[in-house]
Amino acid sequence: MKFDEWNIWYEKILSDFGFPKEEDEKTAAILNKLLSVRDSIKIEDLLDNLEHENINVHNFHKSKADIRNFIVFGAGPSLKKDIEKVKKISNLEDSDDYILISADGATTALLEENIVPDIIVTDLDGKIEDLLLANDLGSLFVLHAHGNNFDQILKYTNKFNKILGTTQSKPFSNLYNFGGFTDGDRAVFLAITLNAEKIVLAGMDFGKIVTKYSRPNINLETAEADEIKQKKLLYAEKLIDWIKKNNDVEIINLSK
Ligand SMILES: Nc1ncnc2c1ncn2[C@@H]1O[C@H](COP(=O)(O)OP(=O)(O)OP(=O)(O)O)[C@@H](O)[C@H]1O
Ligand SMILES: Nc1nc2c(c(=O)[nH]1)N=C(CO)CN2
Ligand SMILES: [Mg+2]
Repeated sequence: MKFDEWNIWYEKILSDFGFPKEEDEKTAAILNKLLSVRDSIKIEDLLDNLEHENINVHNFHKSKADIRNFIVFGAGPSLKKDIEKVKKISNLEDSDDYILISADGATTALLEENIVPDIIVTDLDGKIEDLLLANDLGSLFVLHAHGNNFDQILKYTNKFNKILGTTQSKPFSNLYNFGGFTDGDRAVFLAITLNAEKIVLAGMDFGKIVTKYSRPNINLETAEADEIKQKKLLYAEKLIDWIKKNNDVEIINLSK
């Protein structure tokens, strides 16, 4: 999605949620500064920076740079059930190869199943120990700056090895904006930018129920989402509908 097109969504989101743009820009500036004094990954090199094996899920035949199939894992109530479906499909002898992208909190559920995501799209409010564990296991991080995560960006950015930085405001210097709002829909925009032909969505229920993977502090498996989270999920769903209408890509939602 071009920035001008995203900007129409972005201005609406800012006014709908009452987020100050300056706060987004302030966090973007710190993330950019942190990335300017170390290596960060450019989008052209992203696929070449993925670890070349994920034996738990799919048979490995090709270089990851040739793969055009993606699975995006969100933190909705169907996540565990959908992971089982993914395992069945991808262990078939003639299955396609997929690049696995987890949205933030979904990473915890994947690690529980001994699956290491190739890419993690996060604003760093998933379970931080699990994000750090995935880092040690080779996942690449698409780290997102916004007005509500300045402290996490400052504290944790340098703990990750492979980073591509994103902002939701105007992209500049080391930071990209591929479009998208929540971690899950931004993962789908990333796959589109990487020329996806097929995107399978797992745990992307949207709706009104969140899981312990999305809200690590609830002591239940699932709970009703608060009003703001419900509104965020509505945007996520609408943005993915926009992708379906505006791109030549097959999108299969396992949760529906
Ligand atoms: N029912 C659902 N509950 C939670 N996440 C969902 C659901 N359906 C889809 N998702 C996707 O899973 C992603 C990962 O969830 P998580 O709550 O960790 O993300 P988040 O974007 O950081 O949200 P928040 O800003 O509320 O913390 C979400 O960004 C969202 O796109
Ligand atoms: N300023 C601000 N930006 C966001 C926020 C948020 O809470 N505040 N939450 C998001 C969903 O993951 C994405 N962007
Ligand atoms: Mg998050």
